[in-house]
Amino acid sequence: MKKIFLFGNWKMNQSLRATENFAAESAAFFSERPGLKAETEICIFPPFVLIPEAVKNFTNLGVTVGAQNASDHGEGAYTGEVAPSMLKEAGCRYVIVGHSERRHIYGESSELVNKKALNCLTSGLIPVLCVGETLEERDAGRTTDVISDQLRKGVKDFPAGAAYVVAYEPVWAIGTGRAASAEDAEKVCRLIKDSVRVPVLYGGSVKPSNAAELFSRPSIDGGLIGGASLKARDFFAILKNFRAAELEAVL
Ligand SMILES: O=C(CO)COP(=O)(O)O
Repeated sequence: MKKIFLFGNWKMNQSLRATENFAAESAAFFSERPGLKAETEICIFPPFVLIPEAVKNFTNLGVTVGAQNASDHGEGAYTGEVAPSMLKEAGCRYVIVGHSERRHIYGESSELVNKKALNCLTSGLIPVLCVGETLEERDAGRTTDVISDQLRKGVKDFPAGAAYVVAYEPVWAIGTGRAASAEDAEKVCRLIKDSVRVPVLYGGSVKPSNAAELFSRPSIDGGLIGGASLKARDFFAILKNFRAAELEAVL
């Protein structure tokens, strides 16, 4: 059985009630399918204000909690920012850094992403470094260059043996319903894995119907899932379908 990472990025969605419902539905889903969580690292990334509620509801389900962003500074006079030490204290294990929505909507550079990632490592959090090319860059044949550059700058000065995860999220596949083909995703994830040797996830329109093909590729260690992570049944159907296909493949 392949170990996989099933990460759900809620982005700016959900509520206190939705968080509770998600936990209740998750508990029901797994009580009907004992064993399905084996060899799976599951993490939900809610908006900051829902983190305490998520930690309270998810911890005994074996689901960890992460944050979608963190400050490049420690505690201090930085209005609107949240320090990694606070996220750690709140019970987070992972922090997404460099999501394309932050790079493109909020203008975050690879240098800033790197500072955030280093700050997370210092606080004992595991950064999930997102990299991905735009459609324009892909059409210009620049995917490899863009990914290599984001990766090199993103992990600059990481201490040897630092624990982190990379998520390959082609910008043109995010929220479009058009996932990368398993071949293309595998190619880019292989490139990443050859250079950094950490878990590499694929993100961009992952859903129950395409997860098995994507996650069965040798260089893809799971998914960072947006839209399909908002409902527990959809999210865990991704895992269920992958494990069913995996089982079929060995029979
Ligand atoms: O951006 C993503 C996860 O971080 C992917 O979002 P979708 O799964 O909605 O395409």
